[in-house]
Formats: sequence, C-alpha cells, structure tokens
Amino acid sequence: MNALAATSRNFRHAARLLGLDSKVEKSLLIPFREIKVECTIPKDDGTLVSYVGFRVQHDNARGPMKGGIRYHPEVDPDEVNALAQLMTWKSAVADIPYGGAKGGIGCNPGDLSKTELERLTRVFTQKIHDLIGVHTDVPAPDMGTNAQTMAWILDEYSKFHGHSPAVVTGKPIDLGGSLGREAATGRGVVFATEALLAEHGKSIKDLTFAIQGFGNVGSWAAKLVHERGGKVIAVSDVTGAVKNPNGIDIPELLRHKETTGSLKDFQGAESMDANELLIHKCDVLIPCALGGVLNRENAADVKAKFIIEAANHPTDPEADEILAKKGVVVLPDIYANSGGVTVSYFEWVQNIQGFMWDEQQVNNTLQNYMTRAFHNIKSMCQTHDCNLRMGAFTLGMKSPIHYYRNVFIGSCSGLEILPISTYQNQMLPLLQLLILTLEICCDLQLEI
Ligand SMILES: NC(=O)C1=CN([C@@H]2O[C@H](COP(=O)(O)OP(=O)(O)OC[C@H]3O[C@@H](n4cnc5c(N)ncnc54)[C@H](O)[C@@H]3O)[C@@H](O)[C@H]2O)C=CC1
Ligand SMILES: O=C(O)CCC(=O)C(=O)O
Repeated sequence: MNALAATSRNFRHAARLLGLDSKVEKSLLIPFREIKVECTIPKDDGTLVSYVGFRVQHDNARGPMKGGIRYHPEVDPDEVNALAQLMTWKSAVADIPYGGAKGGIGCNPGDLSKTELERLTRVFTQKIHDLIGVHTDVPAPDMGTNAQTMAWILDEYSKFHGHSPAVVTGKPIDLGGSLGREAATGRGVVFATEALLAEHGKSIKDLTFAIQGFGNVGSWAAKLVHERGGKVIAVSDVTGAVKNPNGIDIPELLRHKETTGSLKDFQGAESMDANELLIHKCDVLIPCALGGVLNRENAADVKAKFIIEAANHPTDPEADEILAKKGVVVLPDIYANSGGVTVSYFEWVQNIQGFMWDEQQVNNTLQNYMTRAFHNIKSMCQTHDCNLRMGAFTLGMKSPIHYYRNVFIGSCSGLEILPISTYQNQMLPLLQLLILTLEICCDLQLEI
C-alpha cells in the first residue's frame, strides 16, 4: 500500500476513535502547503542533470513545521506528504511545540560526488529559502542526508536571511548543532524499547535483536542495544546482511563498515539474504531503513515478538492486522523514532537561547520525554481501548484538533474532545464560517 494511503488509513481510524467530524478530518488530512521545485546542477564533468525536490508542510497548529529532508531515488510527492503528516502527529506525541513537514529530492546520493551533493543542496535551498525559517519550517537530516547537508542549507539560507543557526537542526556541532543529536534517534529508539519491554517484564540484556538498516538510526540503535547487553544477531543494509546467533560485535561491525563502506566480508558473522532479515528468528525486530517493508507478503512469517519502528511507516496497515493476530507487539514510528525530532527541538532551543547544553543534559531530558510520551500513549490506549499505534495517533491528533477547535469554534469544550456534531445545532453559522475560512485559506472544495 502506498505510504500516503497507509498513513491516511491510520489517521482515519484514529479520527473515528476520537469521534472527529468528517470535515475537520478532511481538513487535517490536506497539507498546509506542498512545494515542488526543479533543481538543475552541473555534474563534475560539466553535463547538466535535473532533479525534483519537494517540501510538504503539513500543519503548523502547534508551532513551526519540522521534519527531515530525504535524498533517495524513491522520494515521491505522496511519500513526502505521508511523512510530513506523520511529523505533525509525532511532534504532538513528543509534546514539543512543532507542526509537521518533510522534504526530499528524488536522487541517489551514492551516485553523486560530494561537490555535486553540495550544488544540489544549495540549489534546492535557493528554491525554498523563502518558505522555510526559524519560526516557520525547520528542516533536519533524514535518509541520505546528514549534518554536512544541514551545513550547506544553513550557509545558503544565511546568504538570503543573515546568520540563522536555528533554521536547521542536526547540523555540525561547530555550527550550532546539539551534542547528542546524531545519536538521538537511535538513543530514543532504545529508551522507547526499554519502556515497552519493562511493561512486559523484560529487559534488553535478555533478548535477541535483528536490525534492518545500519545508517544513522540503525547503527546507533545497534550500538546502544549492544552496550546494554542485548544480543544483536542480524544486521542488514543496502550492501547486504550478516548474522551471528551468538551476537555480532557491533563496534567491530561499525569499524568494518567505516573502512570498507559495506557489511560484506565481515569476519565476525556469516552473510545472509538481506530479505530474510525481517523474518529472521529473534525477539525484537528494529526496521531502520525504508517504509512499507513489512507488508502482507511477509508479515505472517515474522518471528519477532516485538517490532520497534525506528524507520518511518515500515509496517503497512495490512501487515499490522496480520501481526496483531499473531500477537506481535508493534511500537509505532511516531513514538519509537521521536527521539530525533525531540533532540532537534533541544538544538533549536539552544540556538535561540544562545546557550549550549552538555550531552548528559540532552540525553537525560530525552529519556524523560520518551518515558512521558510512552505513558501518555498507554493512557490513550486505555481510554480508547486500542493498540499502541492508535494510542499514539489519537495522542498526536488530540492537540492539533484542540487548536482548530479553539481557534475556529472558541472555547467549546475546555480540554475535552467531543465530536464536532455536539456543537452543530447551536453553532451551525460558526461552523459554516469555519468551513468557508478553510476553503479560502487552503483552497478546499468542502461541501457544507
Ligand atoms: N535520521 C533521523 O534522525 C531520523 C530518521 N528516521 C527514519 O529512520 C530511517 C533511517 O534513517 P537514517 O538512518 O537517518 O538514514 P541513513 O541514510 O543514515 O541510513 C539508511 C540505512 O538504510 C539502509 N538501507 C537502504 N535500503 C535498504 C534496504 N533495501 N535494505 C536494508 N537496508 C537498506 C542503508 O544502507 C543505510 O544503512 C528512515 O526511515 C528515516 O525516515 C526517523 C526519525 C529520525
Ligand atoms: O529532527 C527532525 O526535525 C526531524 C526528524 C525526522 O525527519 C523524523 O522524525 O522523521
């Protein structure tokens, strides 16, 4: 199932649990703004090459829109749209004052030299610089991008708007990046895993782990699981996969990857079929790469008891149903990988304050945020008698909905969420005004 269809399906399910009116539901699904730009650059040999760049700004009810920029050949408008929507709910789950956005360029960064990547990033920034900003939309790294990419965006943006370190997060420490941001998503994944396992009377040190993806998120998650005594028995990336039933020496694998650029030929493990990783026998599966990897083709064969969604939307809704029937517990992306955006928030705060936190403060505060969000999700699960994904979605949707209710309908329900039909009789004229306003602002075609 396509990423947007999958995300929208989860959203609609949560909207039903919240008793949301269908028109408000529709307005929350439609992004605030979608940007599509052509980026042509000269390659190192002088030939021209064109790429398409996207930035989707989904919602700014809770604050500046926030989300990563992905460089990957499969980047397409629907996927960016879905990822932007997920960022809105994720920021609210983490309870940080942001809305959601996501960007990307359809390119294979592995095929481009460093100078070509720099040119591409600078051209993309030239095309979108008026639409991002410290208090409007703050990009960060995602798949295929990193601190260096953020440095180029910051430098290019600053040529137009003056020095503005808080316009991107996940940048190099020397340029105002936060200590702990590089590890933050993987560290958050591990805090989230600990919170979930504690609920089930289990601990990382007693369990086996399979990890798909060994980039920023996967390698940090693997390293921190390994440090806590967990046995990482299988790891894959785009170059291949390795397994060792006795546990892989992760620091050694990291050194191997660093020197060879690949997982291949690692002496401390056997090579395996990368497609087999997701169905490898283990206690905990952590997908840290692409979306949609768990689907109706392979879900029935998954052997893990817990899935921690470090990647964005790795599980499509059909797989979710199959996994639920098998009793597999899925910790959803909008919580499990929220450590990245949470520390991005800490970075932004530090830039605005002009004050740098030490790494311990970053990590401790991240742990507090992750623990708090887990308990808030569990509480939504109880209220709505639902699984963790729906607990996270209802939590993430609750506060943007409050915003719209308060802004458009006034102080209608205090902090309680009620279906909009509750107000319809007394407030029909106001409701019509709301819809008209939304139509004008967002160019919607809503029927009253
Ligand atoms: N970087 C961040 O702070 C955050 C990232 N995420 C999500 O985590 C996931 C990974 O992101 P990063 O680690 O930042 O990206 P990255 O670009 O650093 O690493 C991606 C990894 O996935 C691997 N990969 C690609 N295709 C694969 C395939 N077919 N099979 C196995 N492995 C494959 C690559 O080889 C690489 O190891 C993405 O879904 C991203 O959206 C989520 C929250 C924050
Ligand atoms: O750090 C951020 O601002 C966004 C990270 C991101 O793109 C994500 O959580 O998917």
